[in-house]
Order: sequence, then structure tokens, then C-alpha cells
Amino acid sequence: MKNLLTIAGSDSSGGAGIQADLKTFSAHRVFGMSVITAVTAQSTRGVFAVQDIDPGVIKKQIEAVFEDIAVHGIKIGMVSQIQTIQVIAETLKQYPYKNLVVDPVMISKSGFDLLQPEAKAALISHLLPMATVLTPNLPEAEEITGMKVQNLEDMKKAAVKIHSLGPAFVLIKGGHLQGDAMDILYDGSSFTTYTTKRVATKNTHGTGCTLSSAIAANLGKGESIQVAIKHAKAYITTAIEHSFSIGRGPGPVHHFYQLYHPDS
Ligand SMILES: Nc1ncnc2c1ncn2[C@@H]1O[C@H](COP(=O)(O)OP(=O)(O)O)[C@@H](O)[C@H]1O
Ligand SMILES: Cc1ncc(COP(=O)(O)O)c(N)n1
Repeated sequence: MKNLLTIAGSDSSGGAGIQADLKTFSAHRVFGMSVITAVTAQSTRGVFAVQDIDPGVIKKQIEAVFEDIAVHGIKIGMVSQIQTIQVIAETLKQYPYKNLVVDPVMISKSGFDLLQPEAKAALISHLLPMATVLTPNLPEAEEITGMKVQNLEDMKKAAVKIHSLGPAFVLIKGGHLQGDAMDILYDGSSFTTYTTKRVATKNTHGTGCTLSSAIAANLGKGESIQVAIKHAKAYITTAIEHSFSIGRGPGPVHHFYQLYHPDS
């Protein structure tokens, strides 16, 4: 069994954050574990409150897991504030962690700041250099680089710039583009493009969380970066195709491994 850890925020509506990550891990048949950084009161319609978890308790959660259990891959999502970022970076460095996927979550699709604006610099300086793969969406790539990122050319330029900040691989997600859903991977020398047809749906709550957890799960199972992302892209696309409406806002995606691995 491979053991995967998510370090992220809780979404009470179950579509994003820790809940999406654990569902994704289960669907990939890996054992999911969680370090909760913040609790959000959230629905498909918005985020109504955030309670940050005490940094000392975040540290204890990470230590409790690593002191006892082999961790084959990690996904980091919502990190909320400077102290949270600092304690995660410091504590992970106590261990020989590997396969670290960092999703630099900043603003929810509903427009709420999941990362306090003053914590952006800490995220860039502390967590980016630790990442095996960093997975910004277009607005996050703009925040990290300070440049406009609106088309394929911009995505390539931004990927090179972000790569220079330390992550081994950069995957810029094009979910916010028009037309095909195109993501671009940069490994420091060349680009790989992952393209699928855009699914016509408003139910994309938690797509970024799901993709990054699927990549971590696949890396934890020993897949190469390119293959891990190819399979994760297939997983998120199928999950979006089977997404559904619960509540009045953008609904969640559907987590079933069998949807794209019917024989397994
Ligand atoms: N409507 C869609 N149809 C197909 N794929 C999509 C759609 N929206 C997003 N994706 C894909 O879902 C993944 C998450 O992307 P994105 O929505 O940009 O991230 P985030 O949730 O961080 O904003 C990417 O692989 C992206 O290409
Ligand atoms: C706790 C938490 N973590 C991450 C997201 C981002 O997901 P999305 O970009 O789909 O709003 C979220 N809404 N809530």
C-alpha cells in the first residue's frame, strides 16, 4: 500500500480541499492521510468563514504522521497565512520527504482569499523551492510572476519564470482559458502539453485540488512525472465529465477510479 498525505484546508461542502484530496486518494487506491491547515465554512456558493489551525498543532500533525508512517507522496493545498507556511516548510525539512506536489491555492473560484495576500511572498520563498511539481492556474501564475498569463505563449514564459524560483517541474493549468483545457509542463528545458476538450459544465469546484492530489498519488505509486500527469489529467477530465449539481453554485466532480480504469 502507498500512503499519501494532504496538507490543506477543510471544505465543509466536500468538493475541494482536504475532502477532494482524500476522495482522490481513495479513488487511486492509495491510503490517504491529512494535516489540516484551516477549517473553512464553505458551500458551492462561497466561503463564509476561515479558522486557521494553530501552527503548533500543524507541526504536531506532520510529526505524528512522519514519525510513524512511511509517506510516499504529499500534496500541499490551502496554506492560508505566513505562520502556516513557515511551520510546514520547517517541519517537512525534518524528514526525507519526496514526491511533493504544491498547489499554490490563492483565491477560490467563488472569489475568496484562501491565501492572505501578505503571505504570497512566503509561499514563493519557502514552499516553491521544495516542490517536485508546482501546479498554478492562470491567475496564480500571474500572481507569482507579476505578468499577464492569458494564452499559450504567456503560459510558456510564465513556466520558465516560475521554474527559476525553485520547483523541479511547473505545470500551468489552463482551465481558465477559452477553448480546449490545455495544461503545460516545463521541466527546465522542454515543454509537454496536455490537452483535452473542454467539458461544458459549471461544476468545476475542486478541480485544481483533485488534479494535484491525483498527480501526488501517481508519483507515490512510482510513475514518472510525465506519466503521473497524463493519468491525472485523464482522471480530472473524466471526473469533470461526471460532475454534478448539488446546491446552487458550481458543483463538485465525481471521484470514481473505475470511470477511467474500468478493468482494474
Ligand atoms: N471545463 C473543463 N473541461 C475540461 N477540463 C477542465 C475544465 N476546467 C478545468 N479543467 C482542467 O482541470 C484541471 C484544473 O484546472 P483549473 O480549473 O485551471 O485549476 P483551479 O481549480 O486551480 O483553478 C486542469 O487540468 C484543467 O485543464
Ligand atoms: C479548503 C479549500 N481549498 C482549496 C480550494 C480551491 O478550490 P477551487 O479553486 O475549486 O475553489 C477551496 N475552495 N477550498
